[in-house]
Amino acid sequence: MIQSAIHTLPVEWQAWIQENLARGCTPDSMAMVMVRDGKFDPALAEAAIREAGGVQRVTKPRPDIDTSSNTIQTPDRMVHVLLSLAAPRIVLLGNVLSDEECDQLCDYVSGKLSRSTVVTDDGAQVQAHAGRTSRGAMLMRGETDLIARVDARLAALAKWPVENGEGLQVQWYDIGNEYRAHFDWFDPTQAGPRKHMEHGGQRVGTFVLYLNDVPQGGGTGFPGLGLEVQPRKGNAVFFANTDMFGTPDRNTLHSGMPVVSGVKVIANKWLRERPY
Ligand SMILES: O=C(O)CCC(=O)C(=O)O
Ligand SMILES: [Fe+2]
Repeated sequence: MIQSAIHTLPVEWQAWIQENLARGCTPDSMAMVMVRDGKFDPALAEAAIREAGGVQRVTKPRPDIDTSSNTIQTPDRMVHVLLSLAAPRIVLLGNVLSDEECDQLCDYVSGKLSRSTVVTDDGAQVQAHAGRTSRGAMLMRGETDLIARVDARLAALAKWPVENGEGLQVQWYDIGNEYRAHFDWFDPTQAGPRKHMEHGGQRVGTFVLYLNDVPQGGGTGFPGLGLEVQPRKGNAVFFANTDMFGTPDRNTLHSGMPVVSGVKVIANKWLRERPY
C-alpha cells in the first residue's frame, strides 16, 4: 500500500500544515520551518505540503529577452545580446539606443531634474533618502516621439505590453552620487509598497539604459552575485525582478555604485505585472 506523506506526520503537524496554508504562508517557508523545528526530511516536508494542496509551482509569465541569438531585431533597431544569466535572469544588451538618442534624452531632462526619492516601507509616500543621492526626472510613456520609440523598443525586447511599462525615469549622478543596494520589486508584506502595487501590480522587470560613458565608477552592482555592469553609452541591462514562479527574487539585489569621475546618466524602465 502506498502511504501518503502527510499521513506519516504526527497529527499536530498535519494540522499545522493545513492552518498555515489557509493563512497564506508560502510552501517554501513552511518546508523550512518543518525541517528546522520538526527535524523532518526536506523531501518529506515538501511532499506533505504538496499533498495538502500547497505546492502548485505554476510558472507565471514574466518579461524576458530572447537570448537564443546574438542579435535581436526590434521594430526599428538591431540590438546585440552581450551577456545573459539564467537565474536571476539578467541580460546585458548593446546598441539599444543610438548616441544621438542618448544625447537627446539627456538634453530633454536637463532642467527637469530634482532630488530622487524612494518608496518607504511604512507609508505610501516617496521620500528623499540618504542611500539615493542622484537627481531624477519621471517622464510619461510616449511623452515625445523619441520616448514613444524607446518605450516600443523595450516592450518588443522584453516581449511585454507597452501599457505595462512605467514611464521612463532618468537618473543623473554627479561625482560621489550613488543608489545603495536595494530591490526594485515591491515588498507585498509592507504597507507602503503594497499601496504602490494596487495600480499595475508587481514590478516584474527592470531595464537600466546607460545614456553616457562614465570614465570611472558608476557600475550597476549585483552584490549577491559578485557582478558589476559598467555603464556604456547606448547599452542596457535587463533583469527580471521575480523568479519564474512570480516570487520576488532576492538575488536581484543591486546598486548604482558611486560615480568616481565624470557624471552618469541612466534611464530606468520598470515593467509591471499588469497595465499601468
Ligand atoms: O544606477 C544604476 O546603475 C542602477 C539604478 C537603480 O537600480 C534604480 O534606479 O533603481
Ligand atoms: Fe534599482
